[in-house]
Amino acid sequence: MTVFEDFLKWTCDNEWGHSGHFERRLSNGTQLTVWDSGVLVVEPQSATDKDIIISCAVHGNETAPIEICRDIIQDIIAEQQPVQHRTLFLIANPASINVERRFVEENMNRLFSGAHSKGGITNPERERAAKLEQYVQRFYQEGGDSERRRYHYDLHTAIRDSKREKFAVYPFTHGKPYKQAQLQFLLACGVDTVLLNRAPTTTFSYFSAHQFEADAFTVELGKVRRFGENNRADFAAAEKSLRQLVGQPEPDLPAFDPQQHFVFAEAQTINRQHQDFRLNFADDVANFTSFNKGELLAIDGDDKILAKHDDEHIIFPNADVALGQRALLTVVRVPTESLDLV
Ligand SMILES: O=C(O)CCC(=O)N[C@@H](CCC(=O)O)C(=O)O
Ligand SMILES: [Zn+2]
Repeated sequence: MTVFEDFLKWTCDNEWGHSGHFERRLSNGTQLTVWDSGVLVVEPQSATDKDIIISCAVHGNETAPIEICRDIIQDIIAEQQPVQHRTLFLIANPASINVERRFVEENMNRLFSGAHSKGGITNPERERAAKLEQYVQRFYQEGGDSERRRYHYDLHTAIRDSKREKFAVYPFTHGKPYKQAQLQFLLACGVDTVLLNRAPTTTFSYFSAHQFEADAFTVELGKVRRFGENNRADFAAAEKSLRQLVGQPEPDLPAFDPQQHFVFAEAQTINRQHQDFRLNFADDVANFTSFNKGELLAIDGDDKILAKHDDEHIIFPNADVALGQRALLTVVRVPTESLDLV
């Protein structure tokens, strides 16, 4: 199996990394460079002002984004997919793909912005997260010093059903305005719902947003399913828009209409503090189910976690997280018009 024959397969065959350096120039002038397993840089003959990162498999069982990236990559190699802008593809955690689990030892999406080196713990996921940070830094820096437009779409699927099927997490901007064109691009991807984080996190998208001023998002495209069980039609808008992002000067965007976007602001982030943590609703309760002020959401040791607002929606409930990690996010709807947009 050569690296360019089946990039995903080669990546999974070298699950914690590969020190080789592989290059190929396509007949259309596109340069392919492999920095590591799962790390592919594609560069068009003529540079533009955009640097794009598309990542998948930060969680190995979230297979639809992996299938999308696999197909875009193979089409680039086969010269079936044009490349207009420098793009870095990252298949973040191949070992977790191989075991068909969210992670092997530790949730990689809690290890960025240096969290991989805190707490005196070493494991392969921490080492890989540190390397991914370096690849992101190298990619953006090699783009050049002049004003560049940087993007990072970190593609995921959610564990639970969701009343709003596709949604993106907009990492904390530290007061900087939100980008209207990003809401439009997400909508073109079929993502009409955006959650605004109110504080820093140790996610991959926050790392790129905060360290490199990238327009970066965690994008939830649907529900976790095994390879081959995804209905690719459900992901067609996202795949088409990502292909346009890479392959066209500008992707096709719908006209901006605030009514078409559903924006939610973080209300509570509930981190599990005790071993005896339990959610006060069933495992099949979907993301975006709403609770009213005073309703019991969870019990953490002796602490009762209550909804603080009417119509407070639950996101990513998971009682099985490690101590100290997020077991539940809650959000409340805010008018799109209330956003500071540029
Ligand atoms: O469905 C779930 O419970 C988790 C889906 C998932 O992996 N979500 C990301 C969100 C990251 C963010 O908040 O930006 C995660 O939990 O890492
Ligand atoms: Zn995920």
